[in-house]
Amino acid sequence: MSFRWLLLPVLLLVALLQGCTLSRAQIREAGAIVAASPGREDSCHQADRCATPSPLLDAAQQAIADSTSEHPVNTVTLLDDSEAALVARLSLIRAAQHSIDVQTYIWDEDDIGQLVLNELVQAARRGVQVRILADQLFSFGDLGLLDRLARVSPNLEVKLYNPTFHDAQTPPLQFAAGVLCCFMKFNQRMHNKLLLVDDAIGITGGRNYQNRYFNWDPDFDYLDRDVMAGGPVGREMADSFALFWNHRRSVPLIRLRDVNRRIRSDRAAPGWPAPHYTDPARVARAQAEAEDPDWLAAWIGDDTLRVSQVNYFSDLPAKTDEPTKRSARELTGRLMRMVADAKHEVVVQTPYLVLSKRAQDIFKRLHRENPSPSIIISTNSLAATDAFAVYGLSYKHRRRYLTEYGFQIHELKPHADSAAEAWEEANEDQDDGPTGQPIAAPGKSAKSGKPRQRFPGNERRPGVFGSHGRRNRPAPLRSNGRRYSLHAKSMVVDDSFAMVGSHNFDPRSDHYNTEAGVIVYDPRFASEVRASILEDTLPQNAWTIARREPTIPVLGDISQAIGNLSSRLPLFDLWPFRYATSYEIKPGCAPLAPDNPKFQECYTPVGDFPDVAISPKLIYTRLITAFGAGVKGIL
Ligand SMILES: O=P(O)(O)OC[C@H](O)CO
Repeated sequence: MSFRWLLLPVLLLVALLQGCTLSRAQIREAGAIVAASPGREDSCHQADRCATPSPLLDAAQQAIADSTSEHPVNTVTLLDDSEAALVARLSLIRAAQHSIDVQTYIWDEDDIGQLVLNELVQAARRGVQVRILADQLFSFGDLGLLDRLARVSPNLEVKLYNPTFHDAQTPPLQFAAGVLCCFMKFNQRMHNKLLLVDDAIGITGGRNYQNRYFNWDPDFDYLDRDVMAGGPVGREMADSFALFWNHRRSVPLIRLRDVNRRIRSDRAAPGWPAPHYTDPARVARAQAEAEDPDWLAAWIGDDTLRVSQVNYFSDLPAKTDEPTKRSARELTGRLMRMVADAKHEVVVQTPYLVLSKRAQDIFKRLHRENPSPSIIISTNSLAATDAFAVYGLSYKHRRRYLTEYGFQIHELKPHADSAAEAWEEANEDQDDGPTGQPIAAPGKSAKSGKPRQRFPGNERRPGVFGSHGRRNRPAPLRSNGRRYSLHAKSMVVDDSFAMVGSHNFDPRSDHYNTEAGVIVYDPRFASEVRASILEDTLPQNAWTIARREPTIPVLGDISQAIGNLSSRLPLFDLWPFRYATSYEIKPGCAPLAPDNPKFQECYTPVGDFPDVAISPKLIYTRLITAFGAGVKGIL
């Protein structure tokens, strides 16, 4: 069958899918059912909304009180530690007296997803105004849950961002139709993360609401980073949230076709059942810590800095509609300027080392300066990443990264010590976990009734490669054990300022997704972030990427020259022998930069894809390196 015949039914389906919007009467009917649902009364009638005091919120409010327009005072706390990142959220939610605004890209229904959602519902029931804005593609897949959320309290509002076909759920056919019919719209995701309490203090960074962002997944977890910022910066967060909340792409639940239908067909109120946690003891521990002033002081409060200039930046939903509008790409523009102005050092941590054209130009120019700033990059190895298609392209450009931009690249190992220690801390009381093999999850598949299989990782990038299925799981390894992947996105420039946020510094973040983050102009904070990133580049945590030493003198040089030519071809890059490879430090040596003359003495090459087992995934990665140049812009 020719492509034309395949395309026709899809286009017809798209027309059908777009055509069936809800009538006003259906929206009104669902609204009336929601309003009439029993059990929506507030549980607290006190002025303070029965809030639990939090020293974190108190510190932010004190900063606001101490601020003048000329001399703002803000609090900032680096939340590298996953347990502190969770407990800070719980403490703030419980302390809220007026409002809680939450923005996220992924909201799962595992323990973390249920815990945070349940805390927000309880806050709404106390009388706090709670607004949740989640990107539609990977959040709240369960219509029953959305039905319950729509009805649970008049103080809780939920909207989903950018549903392509006015539905909360995206079955595979809709996914394909979205790619084919309206790629620009479908491909723009709201990648912002924010939890803002009483417009005074907020948390932003890389973490979504899913176990693996908090070290609660037994077999695959992310090294991630958030920042908590309080004071006048809270106002900037509130303004950004309002822009998204009021945008036409943010759709209330009763205006989504599938949720609306569900509400109208399910007239008996579903209520709000207690969550079913797979590990209730771990949940109880986090909740107890959130109410323990000593724990909060020791793990969070003592690390809080009072600083002057802190800004929250976010791109706007108009980023894809009006790409030339400067304010629509606010965070992206700021980051580019931060790098362009660097004098002696840029330290970048990103899971995906693929650069936009603008970023490439900036790094090329920096490398030509005399003296040129050092550029230190912490990113994923193929063994660690769950986005292997992106890795295929990053691998393709290694020569350019090393020679034209002067990057010092460190790729995270899948069993990095730093990540394993973080996991142990977050799971102090747990039994030792599985071995990296797929494990059966509690619960059964609604469709087949068979036990659900869990697999490490799942690439969450909409686009030509889709979002489901085996293709998107990380590559099988030769080694066993719990796996870690880098998900933190941060940058430090010249030891003087730092950004922690959702921006991956890749073309998707530059051109499509909306991103958000905090820039802190303070050397103490910059040095904390720098130290945290550099720890992930240490030999026990990462392989170093450096030029491959030719083993056969003349043939090696010829191979390098062909490889160079091949990597510059616009479409295909077929030469299999690459310019650079991964290195492991030798025992007794201290870490060295790859341009150090003693580097080859102290490091041993360990192959291009250390620890990755020979598998279709490895072949796929090589194919993307060879033929994937054309899709770089959308990855
Ligand atoms: O892995 P994430 O959460 O940074 O998502 C990356 C993608 O660009 C989202 O579209």
